[in-house]
Amino acid sequence: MGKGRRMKKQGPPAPLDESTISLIKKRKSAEPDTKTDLGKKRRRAETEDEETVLKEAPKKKVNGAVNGGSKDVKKAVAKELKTKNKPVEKKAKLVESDDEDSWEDEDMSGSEGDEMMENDEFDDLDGVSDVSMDSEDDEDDEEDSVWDSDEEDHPRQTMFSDDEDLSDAEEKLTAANIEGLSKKLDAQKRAEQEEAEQELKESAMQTNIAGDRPDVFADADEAGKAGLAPDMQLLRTRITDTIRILGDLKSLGQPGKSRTDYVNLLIQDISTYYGYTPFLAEKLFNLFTPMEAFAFFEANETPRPVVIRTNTLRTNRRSLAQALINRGVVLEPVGKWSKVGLQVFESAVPLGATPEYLAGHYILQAASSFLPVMALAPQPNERILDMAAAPGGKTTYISALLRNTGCVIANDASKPRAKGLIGNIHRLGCKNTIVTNLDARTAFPKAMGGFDRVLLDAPCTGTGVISKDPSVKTSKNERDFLAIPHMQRQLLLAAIDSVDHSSKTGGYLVYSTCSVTVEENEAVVQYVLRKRPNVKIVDTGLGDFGSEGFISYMGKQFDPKMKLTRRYFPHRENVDGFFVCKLKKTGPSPVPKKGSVDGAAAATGSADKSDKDATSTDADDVMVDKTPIADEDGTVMDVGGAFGPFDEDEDAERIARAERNRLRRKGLNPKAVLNKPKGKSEADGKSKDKKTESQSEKKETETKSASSEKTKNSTDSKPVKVKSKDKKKSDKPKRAEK
Ligand SMILES: C[S@@+](CC[C@H](N)C(=O)[O-])C[C@H]1O[C@@H](n2cnc3c(N)ncnc32)[C@H](O)[C@@H]1O
Repeated sequence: MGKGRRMKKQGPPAPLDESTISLIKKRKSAEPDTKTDLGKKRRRAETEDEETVLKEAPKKKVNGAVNGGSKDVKKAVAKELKTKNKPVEKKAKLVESDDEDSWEDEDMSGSEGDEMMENDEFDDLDGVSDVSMDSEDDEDDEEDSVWDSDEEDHPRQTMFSDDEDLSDAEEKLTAANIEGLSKKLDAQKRAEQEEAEQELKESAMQTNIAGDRPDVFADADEAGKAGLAPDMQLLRTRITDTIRILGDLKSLGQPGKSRTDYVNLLIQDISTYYGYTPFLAEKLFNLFTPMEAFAFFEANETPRPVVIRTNTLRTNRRSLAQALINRGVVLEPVGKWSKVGLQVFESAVPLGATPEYLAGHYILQAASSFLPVMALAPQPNERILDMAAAPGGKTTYISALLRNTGCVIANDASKPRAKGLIGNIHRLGCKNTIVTNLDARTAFPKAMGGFDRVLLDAPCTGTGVISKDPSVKTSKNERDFLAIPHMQRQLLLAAIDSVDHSSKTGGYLVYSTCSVTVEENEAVVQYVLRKRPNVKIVDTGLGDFGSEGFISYMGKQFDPKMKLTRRYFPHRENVDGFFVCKLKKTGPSPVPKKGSVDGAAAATGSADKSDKDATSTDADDVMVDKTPIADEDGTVMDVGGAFGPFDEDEDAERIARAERNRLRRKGLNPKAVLNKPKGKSEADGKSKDKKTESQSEKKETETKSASSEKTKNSTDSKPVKVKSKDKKKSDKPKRAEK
């Protein structure tokens, strides 16, 4: 993080009040030279235009306010394409958004400084459970911006703390604090824009010359033949040229070259230039148009804004802002959408070591990490399960929104991470939280169920946080994109089964990932919708911020309500890539039928003897919630026999199909490759790995199930049973490999 103003004092900060603000303002205007800008601004702000200036200042900001959306993307990409020869570092401002219409006053984003994160929530993201998982940040609360579908029952104001009344004093304070910085950045931005426009004109002139069809393949062939290390500058030029050509293939394409030729070249160049495996480059590229894909890859090269969440259990945002300003931190409210977020622009002190940090007044937390908790909208006195909670950003946010009432079960499968979680819970003063260290796939709802709300911030590949963890570019392979969604599906079914659909205040769950791939998001939700017709997608309550989830992708159709899910992207909103889906549980989870393996317990994969016995009893003997499953209009749904548990075999089939498709794409005959004797091919190795993994997963599940404490709390899944028949079946070699 760049240098900011010098720290002035180290003692406990004085509480913020108007007189303090005036004092600070005066003191600052008297400061010489380096602060001249701020002084001038302040003076200007105190004139008749003060109101305007203070309102405008927060909008125009550094690295991209989080407002924006497609307009910004287009602008940014257009700019990129024009400024094609600029070095990567300059792209820090790529996503700048001056769109002041949308999110006018609610910009959300912006600053940076990865090093600030070092000693905080992101530092122990490795080694989680059996699949790679992704690190996420923390979270914070949000209040008034949260509106939930059950808002009538729970008026928003009940959720919010005294912090809300934020008001003029705070706005003035923070606006004054960053005004100088804002002006400087505006000037820079203007200069860049002029430069970009100029380049655009020149570029357009060249492109319009009749017959000018850039031959991007010539360069590629030459470099390939010579076996030279790639010239990054040329590569970048070729990327922008290829994107331009793809935008008007008819006039700019070379005769004999198809769109696919250009797309392949572009993916290959992107992979080389940004350092991704070709596999991942292609997967991410396919999410966007070529232009937008470029913006996405660019955005992954620059850090997202540094944001802190005020811990309203210990302080309020105004006091915190004042305390940090006194320490030389340049900050401003993250936007009207949050009453507790502060965006940090500069800091003279490490944010992870201030007295306020140590006293638990705030937590470092990426802005997008606020969103799942906002969507969850916990209500005081509720019982909440945070299934994958470490290091606790979201847990502590939930706890704060509950104002330490009710109860939060914060679970994580990783012991080391659970320790970090405990640390944060203590530091932030959460007194309504219990930490458990269980594999949530098998532990819930067996160990405990009947929650008013459940948050599943799932382990994922981390393709939304590449700027924080560039190792994702090369570490995530095809197997990860099969195994991780497999785990996510298991976890989400367990999450659904852990919710009390008849909760008077809730009955909701939120599924989120910090990944942008469809396999980990819409496809997982689609899977559980089929397995659990007792849930439906509902509005997240997050407003227009972000984009709608996909309702179709590469030939696959999803539930039309998938539109209600929200996607966030680094290049669009200048936040970490995130996916948020809110589900409402409308009825009980499946009851094991006589002679079947259906049932919530089966979903968890538990398969001990008692389960087997239970399965053979009549379903009517089973204590289950018999509330009918009603559709939105109250119509009782006929769920027929479609209801089902997590299906290992089906998932194995899905994985095997993906493997066969992959081999076909490579021009290999799947039958020939997969039928080879073990260890003879790469594909065999993978297939074996998958089988082994699945089997060991099962073993683990059984072990844990056996030792898991049975509980009375589960509304849906009292009897936990899985047919041994089913278990045997899935222990067999995968059907799909036939
Ligand atoms: C994205 S991180 C969660 C971040 C957290 N919600 C926060 O806001 O700080 C995913 C977490 O899932 C945990 N995890 C992975 N597999 C799990 C499982 N089977 N059961 C429970 N937790 C699991 C990992 O240890 C990791 O901490």
